[in-house]
Amino acid sequence: MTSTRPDPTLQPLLKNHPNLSYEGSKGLVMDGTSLTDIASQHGTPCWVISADTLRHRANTLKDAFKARNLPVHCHFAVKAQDHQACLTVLAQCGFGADVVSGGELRRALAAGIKAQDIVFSGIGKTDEELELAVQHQIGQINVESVEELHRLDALARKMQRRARIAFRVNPDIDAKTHSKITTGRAEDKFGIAHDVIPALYRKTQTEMSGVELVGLAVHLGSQMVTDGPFRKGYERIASLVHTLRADGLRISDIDCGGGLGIPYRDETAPPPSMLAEVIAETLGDLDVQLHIEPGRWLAAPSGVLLARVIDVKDAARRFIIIDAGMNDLVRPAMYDSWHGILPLHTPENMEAGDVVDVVGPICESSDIFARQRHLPPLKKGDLVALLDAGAYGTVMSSTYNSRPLAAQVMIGGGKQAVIRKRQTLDELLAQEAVPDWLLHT
Ligand SMILES: Cc1ncc(COP(=O)(O)O)c(C=O)c1O
Ligand SMILES: N[C@@H](CCCC[NH3+])C(=O)O
Repeated sequence: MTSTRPDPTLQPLLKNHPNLSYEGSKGLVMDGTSLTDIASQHGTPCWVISADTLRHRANTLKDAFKARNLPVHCHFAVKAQDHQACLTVLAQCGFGADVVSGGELRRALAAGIKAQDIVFSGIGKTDEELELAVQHQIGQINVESVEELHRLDALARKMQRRARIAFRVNPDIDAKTHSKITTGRAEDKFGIAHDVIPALYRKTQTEMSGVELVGLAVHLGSQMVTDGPFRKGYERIASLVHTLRADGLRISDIDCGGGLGIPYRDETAPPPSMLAEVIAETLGDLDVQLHIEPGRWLAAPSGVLLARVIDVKDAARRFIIIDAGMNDLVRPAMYDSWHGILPLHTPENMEAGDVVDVVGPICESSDIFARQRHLPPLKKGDLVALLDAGAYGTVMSSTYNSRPLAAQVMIGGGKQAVIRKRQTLDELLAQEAVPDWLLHT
């Protein structure tokens, strides 16, 4: 019997994920590849990332700026997804990188991203990290405090180099996203307060020889789904540019940061054309080189996390216990974030029947992927996909409860490859040593 009642979860999810579809006995297919086949071959939990979706989204983003005739340098935020294979896809699409540690810098370089296409943000860059950046003469270091500015200036002079820098501005604007991923309010630890920028900019450009100050950077937060905060932030930057130029100071680059959100559930998330439009309207006529640092928008919908149902526990609630935990995907536990969940077998009825809690095996009450969610009936042994796991997924996973890191598979062009082997317990244990003096007492 068919019904016209819209399903509470499945239909909108599939509509928002054109790279996913049910194909009869193949079950859920991602960009032409059966996810059941992947789970059967590689076991669960298992991350799957589609090079095709990643490439498609990278090109869509670039096209949005091209359509507005707005040249922009795109730097992928490596923190969202740092795998070499993903960075390679993005480098092939002409992306540079936004890095926040020496480790990410090394990864970007190793993936073939040119040093001049790398920007380095972060409030706690160590001397060693700054030295690495200066040594490689990366495109831009986004300086986040007066203290860091002095440290970098001295270090670069000592190395007889001149570091290309921008000031990351704290504009004191609320990004209207989850508080834990908001970065541009005065009380947040990021950036230099906007009201001290003019004096500091003058002093830096006229007195400091270790740094070449080329402009400003701003990043308000992540998973932003309205245009208002972007517009406010960029207007603040534009007004600073006018102030600085009126003072005879040079400004050639503006880094607009990342933050573009995606519809995890049924949010109306603005497309990249909105971002291009807002940047064009606020900063488009300033005659500067524009930069963006997107992460989530590119990577999240390109990846899923596959898991198997260990048990269905009927208690006060029906608990679907899966073999992925918060150690794999921590976002729901950390931010109460909502991730779509789809069975890998084609459901008999897309209407979804049971109201269940989907939980992981970790000994933490916060190890919950979905509360009171309408899902098609699931039984022990069934496979599920947690959606939008391509960003802030693998990179935030841990081995909590001595659970080895899950395998990672890349699909693309009808091919597939394991891009990270499942960690073994032996490998986990091999990293540890028991001091001799403990054993011989
Ligand atoms: C400085 C900076 N740039 C870019 C990003 C990427 O943000 P998103 O993944 O939301 O695009 C972040 C993370 O929030 C960031 O801190
Ligand atoms: N880790 C966050 C995003 C933080 C971005 C870093 N500034 C998330 O999963 O949503």
